[in-house]
Amino acid sequence: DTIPRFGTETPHEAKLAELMDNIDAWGLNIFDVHNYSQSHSLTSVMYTIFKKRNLIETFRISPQKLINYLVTLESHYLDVPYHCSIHAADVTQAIHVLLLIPSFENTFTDLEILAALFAAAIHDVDHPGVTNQYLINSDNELALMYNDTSVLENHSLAVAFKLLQNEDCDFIENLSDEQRKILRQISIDMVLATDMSKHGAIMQTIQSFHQSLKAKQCKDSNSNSSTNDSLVLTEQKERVQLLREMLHCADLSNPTKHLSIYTQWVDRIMDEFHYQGDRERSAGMPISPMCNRRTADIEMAQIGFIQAIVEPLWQMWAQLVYPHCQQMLDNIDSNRQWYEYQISNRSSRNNT
Ligand SMILES: COc1ccc(/C=N/OC[C@H](O)CN2C[C@@H](C)O[C@@H](C)C2)cc1OC1CCCC1
Ligand SMILES: [Mg+2]
Ligand SMILES: [Zn+2]
Repeated sequence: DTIPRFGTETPHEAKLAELMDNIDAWGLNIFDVHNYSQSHSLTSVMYTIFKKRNLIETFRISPQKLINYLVTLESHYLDVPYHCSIHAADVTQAIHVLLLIPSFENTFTDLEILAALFAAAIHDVDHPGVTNQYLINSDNELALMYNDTSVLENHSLAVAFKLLQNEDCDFIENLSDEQRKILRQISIDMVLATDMSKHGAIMQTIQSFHQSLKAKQCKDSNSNSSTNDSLVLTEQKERVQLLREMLHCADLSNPTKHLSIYTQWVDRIMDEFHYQGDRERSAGMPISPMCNRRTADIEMAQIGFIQAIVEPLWQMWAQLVYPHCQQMLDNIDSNRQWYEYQISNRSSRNNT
């Protein structure tokens, strides 16, 4: 039986086709994709990107096995407000767009691109909608299993690779042993780097790492080749470091999107944090930061998130690929201003 155009059967194929015309754009509305793909945004986004990047031919992937894997992976994302399959689809599409930046035209091998997209798709699978700290504080089985270390990230990796052992889901069966080893190595590295407790370490190294890359890029531009814009990294280690940063950026990209998309993600993360806070409160545990719905200041928390985490990270990234990520910085700025305006409005409302 033939495979549907976007990997999943949907009565809205024409509308989905219209949306998928924007698969290369930062402005793609992933919530519309989810609705018109019958809640298969992760499957349809990944399948469309794989076809567009010719990865199915390059790695002799069985389309049916790819679909089997993606549908199974998608079904292992839980129905939690934020860390659900739409977030995985969102991050996957984001990393696809970041990989399209001209600076990376000649940077990554096909295998590294395959690994990066795979890592994005799997990075939060089976996420229970609570933080690592909550799992540790509540003596959860997962914290016991992973010795309190990057518990959620280790768990998502283990689940994703377990699903791959399923004969009719093994879409990488035609990769050589060496290629499978590299794909596994890069995916593990990238997903473990999405643990927010690693954010500080990434910010420590990003400055000097990017300066060294820019220095090399300048040398290339003397060769007045058309690709003087592109970053050439001879070491796989350096390319993986760049991919690690790229997935972290994609994971923290909500404030870089149009306000109408960003605010939907804010609602979802706050639902998830407040539900965790409810569980902590009823268990007599201390309530985690930003998880208490009774004292929440959502606008202030987002301004803090943007100023402390998202803007500094994206400024480093935008500097490396200048002028290609200006839209992200502009959206961060206008979104922060919008939240500041909400706060100023709120105080004047109280004065009336
Ligand atoms: C759109 O807004 C967001 C989008 C993603 C995220 C992702 N967070 O990472 C997931 C982990 O849970 C990380 N932290 C949990 C927290 C309780 O403690 C931190 C030390 C670790 C957060 C967002 O806003 C948050 C921050 C400010 C208001 C809520
Ligand atoms: Mg995560
Ligand atoms: Zn994530």
